[in-house]
Amino acid sequence: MGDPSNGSALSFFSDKSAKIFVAGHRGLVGSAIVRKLRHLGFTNLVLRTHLELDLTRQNDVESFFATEKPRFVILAAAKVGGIHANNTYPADFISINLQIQTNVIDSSYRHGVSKLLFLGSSCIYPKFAPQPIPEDALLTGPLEPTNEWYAVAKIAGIKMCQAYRIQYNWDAISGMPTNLYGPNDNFHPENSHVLPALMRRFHKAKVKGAKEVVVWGTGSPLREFLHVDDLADAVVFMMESYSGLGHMNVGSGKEVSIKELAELVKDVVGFEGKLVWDTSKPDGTPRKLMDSSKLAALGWTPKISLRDGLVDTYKWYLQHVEQ
Ligand SMILES: NC(=O)C1=CN([C@@H]2O[C@H](COP(=O)(O)OP(=O)(O)OC[C@H]3O[C@@H](n4cnc5c(N)ncnc54)[C@H](OP(=O)(O)O)[C@@H]3O)[C@@H](O)[C@H]2O)C=CC1
Ligand SMILES: C[C@H]1O[C@H](OP(=O)(O)OP(=O)(O)OC[C@H]2O[C@@H](n3cnc4c(=O)[nH]c(N)nc43)[C@H](O)[C@@H]2O)[C@@H](O)[C@@H](O)C1=O
Repeated sequence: MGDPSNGSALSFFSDKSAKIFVAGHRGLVGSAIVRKLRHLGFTNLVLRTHLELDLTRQNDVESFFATEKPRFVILAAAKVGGIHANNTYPADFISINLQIQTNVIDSSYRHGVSKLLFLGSSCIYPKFAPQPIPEDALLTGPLEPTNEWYAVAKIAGIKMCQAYRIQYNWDAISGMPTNLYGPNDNFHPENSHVLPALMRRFHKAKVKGAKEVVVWGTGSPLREFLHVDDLADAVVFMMESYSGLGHMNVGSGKEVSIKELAELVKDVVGFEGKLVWDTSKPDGTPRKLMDSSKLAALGWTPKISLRDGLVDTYKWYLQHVEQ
């Protein structure tokens, strides 16, 4: 067995015709990764919609890998949602995510994929982790109850990548993004994350001339937001420059309270009424700022400010969702 923390000998950027399977290519993250890869000149992307290939079906995933034999895999397919969806559908969040990631990671290894990147989330860390949260805070305390089912699946994904690296010396890495937003986000009124939910609610209220908008919780929780184009940049950076046992945090390093976020979204959208706080809704984890210094030390930093990212996302929303 080789040293599991060794760097990969294979350069991701050296062959732009290498076959890459981006799982979940129509989602927020997958679509940004596809945009980035195409922009960089990659020409051989293998893409399947959920309908064409249900990644929870082990036999179908096996046949797909046996036929397509991709060289690289970026796993951005998952059951994803905000605090309400996570809290309401715990069985879906644990079972669908365990199935997708187990099928894709195992088939990738057995069908000769050279390198795989698995995406987790900042919710893997304990509810009261030290701030900013270093990678080694994993499994040091109890999880936030609103998303523990999803978090347990994501932790299993990290551990599966580590186990395959240790046992088979296989190049599987994991990235843990903070809260993301951008084009192709999910704008569902209840099941989405806070940023798209508020953008939609403020927009509808502005159009209707409503006097107030309801925002969930107390407004005091702190969150770190990263534009999905920055995340896609980090993903290709890690495919090229990182190969190791440990998972890697990917954040912006900047946090805002939900109240500050709501004021910012309200301003970008141009809603002029007032905010009303529905404190019967859960706040979730009080704070989850990640320590992304490990990735920064390798040479990656984010570029898009929250205000610029919001302006860009609202433009996209008006062109694609409100049409
Ligand atoms: N959004 C965020 O704030 C964050 C996301 N992440 C991680 O990034 C990754 C992508 O998330 P995001 O892009 O936001 O999620 P989206 O919900 O936007 O996209 C998920 C994608 O997965 C696909 N998918 C879901 N189930 C299946 C299935 N059974 N078979 C095949 N494809 C399936 C969906 O296809 P279809 O649309 O056809 O159903 C969709 O393309 C996830 O691993 C998530 O944990 C991490 C941190 C924060
Ligand atoms: C990325 C991350 O996303 C999830 O965690 P979360 O950060 O708690 O997610 P959220 O975006 O849904 O909420 C953030 C905060 O915002 C408040 N809030 C106000 N008003 C609305 C609102 O209208 N919708 C939502 N969803 N939240 C609202 C809400 O009450 C909370 O205090 C995980 O389940 C898990 O999926 C995960 O990994």
